[in-house]
Amino acid sequence: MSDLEILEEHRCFGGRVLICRHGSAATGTPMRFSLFLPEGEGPFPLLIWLSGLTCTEDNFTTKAGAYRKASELGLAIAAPDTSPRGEGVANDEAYDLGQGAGFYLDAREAPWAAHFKMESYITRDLQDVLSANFPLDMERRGISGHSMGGHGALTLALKHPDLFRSVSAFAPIVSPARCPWGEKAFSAYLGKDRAAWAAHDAALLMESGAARYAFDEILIDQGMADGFLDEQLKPELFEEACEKAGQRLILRRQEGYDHSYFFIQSFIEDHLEFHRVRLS
Ligand SMILES: N[C@@H](CCC(=O)N[C@@H](CS)C(=O)NCC(=O)O)C(=O)O
Repeated sequence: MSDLEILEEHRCFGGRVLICRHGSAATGTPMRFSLFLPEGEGPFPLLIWLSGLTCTEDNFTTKAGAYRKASELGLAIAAPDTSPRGEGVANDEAYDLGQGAGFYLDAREAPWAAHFKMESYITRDLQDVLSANFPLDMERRGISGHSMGGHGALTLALKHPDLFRSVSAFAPIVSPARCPWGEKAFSAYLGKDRAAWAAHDAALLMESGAARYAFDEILIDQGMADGFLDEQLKPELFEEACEKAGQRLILRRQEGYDHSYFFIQSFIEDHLEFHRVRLS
């Protein structure tokens, strides 16, 4: 399945913002993503952005304020939806499970396993549709994200260092095996056996030596007025894991910033520059 459709196209800072839909073999559903393409012929280096709970492909596109800088840097940015969606797709009433809460892993448990294959979607189908249809240099890819998407960016980079040359995150869930959001989602998607969880937990992956020497530095921004900081995000767990593993981490604790896209738009340009340097 691929059949790319361009649903919207907007000129933006000399480049273009596209809203796209395509069929994914991994999820068995149509999936949407937004794509910023700078002005020119390319091929452009590419940043994949993964959003957090409740988000679609729209939140980053409309709220992060990233495209002026991306245009300046000649950096393309693709922001996919956060889960499969639709009437035939399992869901839950809670905002932190089911549609809008895919957690960037391949679910094993019913009823989720039928469509919730977000790791395969992001690492395979999304990459394929992007490389087949747009002037992108797939040798120069980075990944970033926010909250659940920060978890996605860190875990997918650590598990697939062949795909990504650079990784950063905003307020990531660094150890889902040790916080309520992650315990709930992993129990549902992966089952009760915690042994299977470690492969989807950035801090545990780092401690186990995943992707050793693949990334010169990892950049994380964390707002210190973030209401989810102590219970869900726990950046110190990733800091300790990086220290043990000998991974250089730039963890910036930003005083007064909360969990919102106002925080993201305040520091997104630093992240784009961080990636651009590593994608040259
Ligand atoms: N309080 C939120 C929790 C979800 C939340 O804060 N989501 C973050 C990511 S974890 C987000 O990006 N929300 C959408 C936005 O701010 O545009 C809710 O109940 O909807």
